[in-house]
Amino acid sequence: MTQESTTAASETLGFQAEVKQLLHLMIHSLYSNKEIFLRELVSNASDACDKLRFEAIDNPALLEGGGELAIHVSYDKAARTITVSDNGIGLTREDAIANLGTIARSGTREFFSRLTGDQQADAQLIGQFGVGFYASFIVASKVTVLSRRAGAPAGEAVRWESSGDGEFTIAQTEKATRGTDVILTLREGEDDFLSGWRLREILRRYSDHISLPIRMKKEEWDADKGEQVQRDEEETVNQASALWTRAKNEITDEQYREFYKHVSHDFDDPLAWTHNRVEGRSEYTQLLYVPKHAPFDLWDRNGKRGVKLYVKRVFIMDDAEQLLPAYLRFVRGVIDSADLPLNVSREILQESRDVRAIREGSTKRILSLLEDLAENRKDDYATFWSAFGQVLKEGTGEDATNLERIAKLLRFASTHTGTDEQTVSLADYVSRMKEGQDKIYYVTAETFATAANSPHLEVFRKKGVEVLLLTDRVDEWMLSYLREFDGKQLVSVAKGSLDLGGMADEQEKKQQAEVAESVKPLVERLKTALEGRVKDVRVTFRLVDSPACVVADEHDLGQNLQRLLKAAGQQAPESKPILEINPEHALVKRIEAADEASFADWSELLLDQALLAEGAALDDPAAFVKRMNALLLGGQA
Ligand SMILES: Nc1ncnc2c1ncn2[C@@H]1O[C@H](COP(=O)(O)OP(=O)(O)OP(=O)(O)O)[C@@H](O)[C@H]1O
Repeated sequence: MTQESTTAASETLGFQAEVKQLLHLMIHSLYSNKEIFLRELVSNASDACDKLRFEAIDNPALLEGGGELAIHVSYDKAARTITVSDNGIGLTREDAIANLGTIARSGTREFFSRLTGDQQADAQLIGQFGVGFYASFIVASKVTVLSRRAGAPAGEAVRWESSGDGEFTIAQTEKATRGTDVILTLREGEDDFLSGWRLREILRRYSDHISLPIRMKKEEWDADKGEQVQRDEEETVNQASALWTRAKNEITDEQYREFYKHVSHDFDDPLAWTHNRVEGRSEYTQLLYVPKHAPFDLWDRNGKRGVKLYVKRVFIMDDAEQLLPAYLRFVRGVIDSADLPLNVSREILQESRDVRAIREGSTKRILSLLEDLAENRKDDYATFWSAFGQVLKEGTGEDATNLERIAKLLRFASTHTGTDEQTVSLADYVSRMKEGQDKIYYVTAETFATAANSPHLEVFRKKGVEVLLLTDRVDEWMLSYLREFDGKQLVSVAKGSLDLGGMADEQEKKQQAEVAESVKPLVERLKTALEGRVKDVRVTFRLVDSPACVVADEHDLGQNLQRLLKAAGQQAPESKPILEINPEHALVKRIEAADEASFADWSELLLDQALLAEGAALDDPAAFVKRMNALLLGGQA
């Protein structure tokens, strides 16, 4: 932030560069949704009251003698202003500078890197990022914030003001009451917001779920003046009861959606929700949502996760991550416990038995919700899977208790569909298994193309056996926990010797044994030529079009996993691959006929191309090219 001018009374500061950019984008791309500014201000006012109530648990003096927490919305036609006031926690001078002049949120960099310059696409992204306080500038040419932090004397209030054009001024001021007034001076042409009817309509639509009363002055028709006039008396314009405490049948879908936007700061509707009151050993209410898209900080270790925790309707904390396992970190919503103490801390949450019960119960609810989507709303499940499938896969390792349920929810790409879309469930796979097939086959690789074109798949294609194509980073990790499904072992096509079990007939087996015997001398020569680079050389019948492939020994790490570990900077026990050759292939026959002088080069070439096909980077690619060129030209390397 750059300091541009200072006087004793007021100071002018520059917005952080990102704020300027965000404001500019927002004003242009969210204009068609401009009334949401009110929702955002009311949402902040409600959060500020929640925070005060929480701090007052330990420090009742902050309440300054009591008084009801409430939000007031008013307008002044002559001055062309709208004011949203709360008597919540308030802002200090430092808070105002930090919160109203910068964006200090995880995921910010990711957000800016995804902006395209296309207004519609960017509007969507801004919505996902969360617009908050800055939405005021869509309709206001000037925004003034008067605020006094709870507990601070009246003379130590702060006045923040900006026209949204790059800088703001900040000054000390007097404010008789605790909390914050946000005063918007409307832009030209926005006067239709200066109407009690219009403001009430917006508040009912977007903010009815707010649990505090939202108050406005009553109005009545003045026949003499020929217009609505405001009276001194106020009325509450929302239901003012916490949404999650209401009976399900009294809540409309619209109200559920708006509440989601309030708790999640998402602009978009949620994909699905589950709302339950749990009674018994542990008592709590949960209203949990699955969003439509991933937040910007899904992969950020310091990113926000978790749900809001309330205890007996008192807000305790945002992002209470102990209430759900990490693999459900995309879930948003509220859990309101009747058992936890009001002074519960994050440390206590970690230990608490009540929290464990809540976590187990909430996990089950979310899994049921996802099962319902997968069964009855397949398109929505596909949306869910593409946003959060990779996160859900972490559950295979994290949640042994629910492993079976999680496994059923997984979706993969496979040779059956042949596309990179992850749509095949393990149950689908099992239902298509061949007569005599007793295993679920998969191949892992870094890209879809490498997986789909892997030489290991050739015999499976020939026999019409489906293979799952796994290319997400988390897959190798997942597979170390997900060892079987429905009593069938999951087996890598690139590990161990291939045993297609009951699928090869006797005659085929006999014939293969004869061929294997006949190439024994070649196998021995290859072993000698490639000594040190391979663990073994053997004949395979898994190949059709390729001359050779590499496989990992049964108990060694797969080549793909070795590469991933290496890329992540981890020590991986290095195990050499096994080279398998296709005795029927013309190139293998050509090598068999090679003279002693060129045999070593042919062998190296065969191994290197098998490694390349499998997605490996060669240790010495230049030598490979040189050798290949020499052989192409018919000479020696
Ligand atoms: N009425 C208010 N009283 C006290 N603090 C406020 C008030 N309005 C805003 N703030 C402070 O300013 C911060 C920024 O608000 P803003 O609405 O931009 O973001 P947010 O609410 O944190 O998230 P989002 O942008 O996703 O809505 C808030 O987190 C809060 O600390």
